[in-house]
Amino acid sequence: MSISSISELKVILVALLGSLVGVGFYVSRGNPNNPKNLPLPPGPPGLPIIGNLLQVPAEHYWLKFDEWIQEYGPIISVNLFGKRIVILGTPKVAADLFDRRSAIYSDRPRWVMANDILARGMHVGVVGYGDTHRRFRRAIHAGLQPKALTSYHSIEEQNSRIFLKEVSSRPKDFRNSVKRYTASVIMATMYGHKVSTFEADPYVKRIFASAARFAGSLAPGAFLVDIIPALKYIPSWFPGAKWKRGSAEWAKEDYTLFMEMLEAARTNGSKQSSFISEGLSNAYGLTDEELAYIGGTISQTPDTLMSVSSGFLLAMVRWPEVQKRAQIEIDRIVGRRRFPTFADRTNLPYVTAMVKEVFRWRPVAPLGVPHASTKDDIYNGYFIPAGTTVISSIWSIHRDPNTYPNPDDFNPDRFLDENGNEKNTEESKVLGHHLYGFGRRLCPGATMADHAVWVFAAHVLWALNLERELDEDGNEIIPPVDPLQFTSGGEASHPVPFPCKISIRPGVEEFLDEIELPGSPQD
Ligand code: HEM
Repeated sequence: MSISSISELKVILVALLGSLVGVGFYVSRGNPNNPKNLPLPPGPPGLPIIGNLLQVPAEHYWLKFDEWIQEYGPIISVNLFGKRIVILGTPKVAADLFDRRSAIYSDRPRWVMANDILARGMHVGVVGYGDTHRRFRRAIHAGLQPKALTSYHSIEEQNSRIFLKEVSSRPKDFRNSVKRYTASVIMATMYGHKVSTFEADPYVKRIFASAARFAGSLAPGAFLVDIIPALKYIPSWFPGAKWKRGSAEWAKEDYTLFMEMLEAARTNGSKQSSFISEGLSNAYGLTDEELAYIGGTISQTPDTLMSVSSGFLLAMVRWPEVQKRAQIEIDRIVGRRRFPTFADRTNLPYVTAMVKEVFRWRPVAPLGVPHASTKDDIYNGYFIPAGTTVISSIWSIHRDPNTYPNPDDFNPDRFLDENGNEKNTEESKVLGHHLYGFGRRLCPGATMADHAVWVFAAHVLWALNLERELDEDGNEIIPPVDPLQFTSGGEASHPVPFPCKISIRPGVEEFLDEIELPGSPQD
């Protein structure tokens, strides 16, 4: 939690305000929906007014929440400045509330900076549960239905091959090539736009910048206006309101970018149909501006894909035996005379299990995206009042020892049965993990993201060897993989840059020769 960015003065001010307006953390007695005066879920004791605020570190706060979950149980509550937060720590409690009681737990907390200011109320991921959310999701589902997803396969395969070609000529720059891959998949499917290179493309850098700003705005405590929403109304010339001018500038940049991309989709539509060009003709009952923001929201997802894809590369360098086993499976099924394709997937259970383990092992959104409740509720003897922010600690859920024994081990076999076939866990019949959240807010891009990462991994394993760099004494540098080696602060947690030696596997060169790199932004 980046509360450290709030000065002490602000902390005192907010604490005082909290007490003045009577922000109450403790469940008020006499609530007719809580006749037995049931308590909130348990949690660590805190100080008056500010509650547990000072116990929550500025970075990697999910690790502290996990400690509390281990101590107080699978459902806990914490008090931050009088704001009630309930945290769910096992697959079962998260599914009980978010899936089985989704009618109550599908709202979002109020994010003034992210929702009202940056997204102008048009970001489906942070907008409250209601009509706008339903309309936007309907449009998104139409663009991501199974037929559309199948039509995206050739784009994902082609861009995986471009990644191989690009990285083989500049292996040290692999991070930008991964960024290019993830951005080009999203830009081609959503806008019919072909990304040239990370550096030359007119949109990609702006998209990553916009995603970083947006994710940063969601970090708890990043902006005082999220604690005192009335600050939204102070004029931008007001002393101390520099944040307001800055955020207005960001909002304008996003608006310009999203509208420009919408226009590009309109122009590209005649040669290359895309989610947005279809949306323009079908309309889905949306205005152009709404469609532009739906596209803009989705255009921010390469950051999450980038984080997972880099996590995969890191895991391969750290656990060469897993890489070897996956390569043996690929070579046996695909052979060495063609690239892998989606058609191979059912015959590559180890590769699929390995991708699932990447998703589980270091979740890119360790706390998912917070939900909020809209009705008073009772669960397992605890009272959860309407308006509570409820967080699924994906970090803890993915380390639940009953579902994932020895959670620190990177072990794809946990997703396979004794015959080496894919198995489905009890809690998550299809995915085997909870990276994409829950219930009516479940990520609508889950299947597409899964495809994009799977086919990328299959191509990398088929074509490349990822090895450890050597230090000056010739010793292998084993990349550290502890949780602190992953970034913190916004929504997507990335591995910090790590050394990695990338080389082409024998016989691959001739296939790379046939791949054409996109020449210019207009290509
Ligand atoms: C590995 C990549 C991705 C990860 C880890 C991820 C994860 C998530 C998570 C955790 C949520 C919140 C779920 C909840 O509240 O319970 C979410 C929401 C969302 N995701 Fe993804 N996502 C990824 C890629 C994508 C892609 C590729 C798209 C679109 C093509 C997408 C579109 C969305 C949208 C529109 C929402 C908002 C849903 C809502 O609030 O109703 N995501 N995602």
